[in-house]
Amino acid sequence: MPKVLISDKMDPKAAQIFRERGVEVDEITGKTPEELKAIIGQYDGLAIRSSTKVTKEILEHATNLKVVGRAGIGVDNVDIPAASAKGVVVMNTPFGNSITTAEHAIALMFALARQLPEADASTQAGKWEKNRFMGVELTSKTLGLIGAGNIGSIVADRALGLKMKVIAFDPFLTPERALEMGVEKVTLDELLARADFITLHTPLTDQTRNILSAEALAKTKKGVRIINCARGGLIDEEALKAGLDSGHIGGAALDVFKVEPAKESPLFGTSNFISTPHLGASTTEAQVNVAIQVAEQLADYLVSGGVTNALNMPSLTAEEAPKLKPYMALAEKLGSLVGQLAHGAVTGIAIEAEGAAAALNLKPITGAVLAGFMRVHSDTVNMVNAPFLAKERGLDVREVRHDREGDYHTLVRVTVTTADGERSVAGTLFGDQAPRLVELFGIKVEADLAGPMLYVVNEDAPGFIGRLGTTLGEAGVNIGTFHLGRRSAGGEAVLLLSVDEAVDADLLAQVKALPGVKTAMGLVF
Ligand SMILES: NC(=O)c1ccc[n+]([C@@H]2O[C@H](COP(=O)([O-])OP(=O)(O)OC[C@H]3O[C@@H](n4cnc5c(N)ncnc54)[C@H](O)[C@@H]3O)[C@@H](O)[C@H]2O)c1
Ligand SMILES: O=C(O)CC[C@@H](O)C(=O)O
Repeated sequence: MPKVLISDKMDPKAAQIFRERGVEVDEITGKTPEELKAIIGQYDGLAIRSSTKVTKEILEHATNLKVVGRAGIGVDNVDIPAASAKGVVVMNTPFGNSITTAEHAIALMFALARQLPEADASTQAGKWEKNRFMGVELTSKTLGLIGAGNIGSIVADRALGLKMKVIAFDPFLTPERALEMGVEKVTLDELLARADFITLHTPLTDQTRNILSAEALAKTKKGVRIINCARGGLIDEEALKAGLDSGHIGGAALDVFKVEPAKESPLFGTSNFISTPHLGASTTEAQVNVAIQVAEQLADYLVSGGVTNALNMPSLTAEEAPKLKPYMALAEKLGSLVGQLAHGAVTGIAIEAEGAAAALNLKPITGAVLAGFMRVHSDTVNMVNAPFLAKERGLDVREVRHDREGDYHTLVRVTVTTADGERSVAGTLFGDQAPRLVELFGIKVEADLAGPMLYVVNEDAPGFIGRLGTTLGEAGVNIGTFHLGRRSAGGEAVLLLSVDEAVDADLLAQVKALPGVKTAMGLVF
């Protein structure tokens, strides 16, 4: 039974779903990195929010870990390259808390417009300062969105409902989508110059870090009010403080900080500054949503191989997974076969699908081919890290679908490109389940690829099979299955034999010495 650790506070629905789906679950929150390192080795899955930092060091101790699930959107607390390199799938729940976070941004915008926290504190202190708090209306004001993805577009929708004008800076926003959202797409400088309110909704990346730098803040309209419910690090906090102190910035509301938990900040106590402790996603509804989603996604992956919302692997629905599983087994065997047989550096690998296979999601099939291919040289390769490693090695990976009718109802062909040219192997599924090799370097052959095997290329001549059988028999090697393919009678022949134990170097040398043998190799599947 797979075992999952919930290491951050999460709605109890998550644990309930794990148990219902046959996954053992421990809820142990508040561990230090050292404590987490000591226990993480027992778990197949890890469910987190933002407190647990899934670092390279933690991953090094996670010897059984297959999947990390973030109940939320931002995965900046997970070292994704390190997880990918270790073959650990990283998933998030991209939509479960979007409405809630957008509502928090809108709430902070209202709070800034009417100085609600300061007015509240003053009133409760018995001051009744009616003349001190003069607010602004939102109607007809311009809201500048930096980032118009899931949350940004919900904020835009709500702001339009408040009769605001919405302008957006997002390099990936198409004019069609901007039109559909009812926003005006602008450059960053234009947004800075025109917006009465600015709200940030981008991830923290090298491009967005300090997007509101001192220089950018200097370009804003006097009196601008700024809201950040996305990620700390998007705003230069010192420059923000200077802008508030000088009065150029009319107000700022931060839910997120460069360093969290933010127990101290030069901004604390500044007039017209509001802060919340990363509460964007903290509503009952959002927390139930993300807990359910993360538990379902992790359970799907651990129980049936379904992949949803993975950041380092193609998606595979729980319905697709059983259909694709035999293909992935076939693909892995074909990848392994070309990996073991290819001579010299492979520069490209093409995955072709024909018949029923052409209608499938090819990404997992490609992942399995690459995993089989690269596992020949490394034990730690799997479907998750294989595409990443292939890219790192500069391997040109291509996927091709054919709608032509072939000899088989379904076929997967793998072709590698080396300095000597291209070489292909192809396989099918018998009864839609059993992987079977049907073509090897242009020669038709029908073989299971399982366990230790012997591969021999020889000149087709009478008596050869007898001599080979005798050689193996004298060495005490039992033949399980025997598959033969010929280019033409008397031409080149290929033999694939499954043997009960791997053929050692001495025996291989004897096979190579048999008359007519061109190549002989031991293979393992
Ligand atoms: N405060 C919270 O509790 C809370 C809750 C949920 C999400 N978040 C954060 O909110 C942010 C947005 O989440 P989302 O779900 O809308 O993400 P999303 O991926 O749907 O949208 C992000 C948008 O940012 C845009 N973008 C990327 N680079 C950009 C750049 N250089 N300049 C301008 N735009 C750029 C993208 O094109 C995309 O449209 C994330 O950082 C997420 O972690 C915070
Ligand atoms: O889990 C949380 O409370 C914060 C979540 C939020 O930052 C996110 O990126 O989804």
